[in-house]
Amino acid sequence: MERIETDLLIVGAGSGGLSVAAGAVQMGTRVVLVERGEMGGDCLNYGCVPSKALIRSAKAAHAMRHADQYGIASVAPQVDYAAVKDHVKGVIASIAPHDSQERFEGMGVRVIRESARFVSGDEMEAGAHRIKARRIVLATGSGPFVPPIEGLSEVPYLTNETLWDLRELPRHLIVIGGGPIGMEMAQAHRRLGSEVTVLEGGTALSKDDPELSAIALDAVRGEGVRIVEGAQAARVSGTAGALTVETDDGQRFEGSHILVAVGRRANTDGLDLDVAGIETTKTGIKVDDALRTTNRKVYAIGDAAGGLQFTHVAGYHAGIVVRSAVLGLPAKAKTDHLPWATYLDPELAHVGLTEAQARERHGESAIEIARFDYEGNDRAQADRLTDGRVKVVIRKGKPVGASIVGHQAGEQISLWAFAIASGAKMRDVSSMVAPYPTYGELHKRAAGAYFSPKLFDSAAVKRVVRLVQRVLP
Ligand SMILES: Cc1cc2nc3c(=O)[nH]c(=O)nc-3n(C[C@H](O)[C@H](O)[C@H](O)COP(=O)(O)OP(=O)(O)OC[C@H]3O[C@@H](n4cnc5c(N)ncnc54)[C@H](O)[C@@H]3O)c2cc1C
Ligand SMILES: NC(=O)c1ccc[n+]([C@@H]2O[C@H](COP(=O)([O-])OP(=O)(O)OC[C@H]3O[C@@H](n4cnc5c(N)ncnc54)[C@H](O)[C@@H]3O)[C@@H](O)[C@H]2O)c1
Repeated sequence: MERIETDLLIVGAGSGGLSVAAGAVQMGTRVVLVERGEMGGDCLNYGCVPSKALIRSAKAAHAMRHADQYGIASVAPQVDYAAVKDHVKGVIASIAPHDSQERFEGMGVRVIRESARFVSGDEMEAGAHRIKARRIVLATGSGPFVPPIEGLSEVPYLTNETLWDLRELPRHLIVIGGGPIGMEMAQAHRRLGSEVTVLEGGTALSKDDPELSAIALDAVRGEGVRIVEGAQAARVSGTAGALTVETDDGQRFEGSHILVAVGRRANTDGLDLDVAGIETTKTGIKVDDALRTTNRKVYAIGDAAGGLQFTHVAGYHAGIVVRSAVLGLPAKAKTDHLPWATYLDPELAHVGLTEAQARERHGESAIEIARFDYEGNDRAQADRLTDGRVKVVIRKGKPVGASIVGHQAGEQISLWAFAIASGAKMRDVSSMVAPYPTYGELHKRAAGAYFSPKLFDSAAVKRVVRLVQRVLP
């Protein structure tokens, strides 16, 4: 057994762990990083990167089918699903060097490719190594939650970990779960040529503002994806290629493949958290707002901490931990300025409070709403991508939340993320000049929609203007 003493031990080389490692080592901390699987974690290997690469292929197929709207003959795309998967693997391979063991060792990080578990409050074992650390960061991520659906374990089913190895296009994909994973993969597979049915126990995309998610869901339905809400999968039967899912109200759905996308489970098994006095909650490792666990020397970040589960949130958490564990400065994780996007077409993005959350937190009358539809944006008209809306939730003249559905919503939401993070006012957004014709103008127009009734429907403004006009030379 090799004994190692270090300043910082990080478990998990995914989005969160790698960011902590890079920040800490470059500031002079001695860092040991333990990873039991692929460097890069879920995002690179089984999550964001492969899903967005697959969505890109699906977009190409969709564009070929609908080129006629731009005066170019539409064609039925010849989809080679195996080649699409090669493209997906190629994208992963092109990003992998950035997250690689070699790169991190080059920075001075000691990388150990083993599974880590606690042996005391400040020591972990990983293979033939016993590592004692002044601070430990658990960045162990999450895996697909596989629900106890009767018969599921007896049939072949896909998850976000196995989907990327499938080489034949599913004839009919049944997606269990209408969250972001389920909906992104449903639309992508429909565009690549599969028949697709989504079974959602509650409401699809329920974490987003329903006014905006309805627009995205209508578009996805319009492309032929069958989305059945209130359909809780209860039983599964059949054999490979001929599977049946029965819902708890007795409806039966037949398909060739099943994708299980009903949420995530934090990776805590095998860490022996109890040995180190670390408690868990229903969703992950229990942390305070400085991301410290119930063991003061141990932090938990990213998906393992059970809050918002996104790569950029893991990266944000990493910054908090570097500040606290490396620089010894106070640092608190907030959530009100953290955006997310779901990469449907049209995209759906959000930051801050939804309308319902804002009204509940601040009272009905304290909240104002401004909207601007893509139809009024000339670039969206030129692109014929007019299906969309910007909706801003405002309190005392400041944006406290924003949602966008439409082309590039994921890119566009950054403006509101910046506005909310920096405490900007609606006045600041309205004074911005965006180049014409761009989607960026949407935001100025949304801010304009907030001020228009105040300016144009006000008797006081009209009185002042009449007075000014009388005295102007
Ligand atoms: C299909 C899909 C699509 C997604 N798309 C997006 C997206 O578009 N945008 C976005 O922001 N987010 C997306 N996400 C979410 C994103 O992937 C996660 O939020 C992010 O990967 C979390 O980073 P992390 O560092 O917490 O965990 P991970 O990246 O999962 O890394 C954790 C690492 O810890 C390792 N590990 C676990 N236990 C141990 C142990 N005991 N010892 C050693 N190593 C261990 C694991 O092997 C893993 O490599 C998506 C997720 C999925 C599944
Ligand atoms: N674009 C992105 O950023 C992106 C993309 C994919 C995933 N993610 C991350 O991954 C997380 C997990 O995504 P997800 O879609 O797996 O989970 P989710 O929890 O967001 O959605 C799961 C859905 O499955 C439904 N469900 C649960 N049990 C069911 C059953 N038996 N039958 C039918 N429906 C059932 C739930 O009602 C819920 O709507 C997301 O919350 C997000 O943090 C992000």
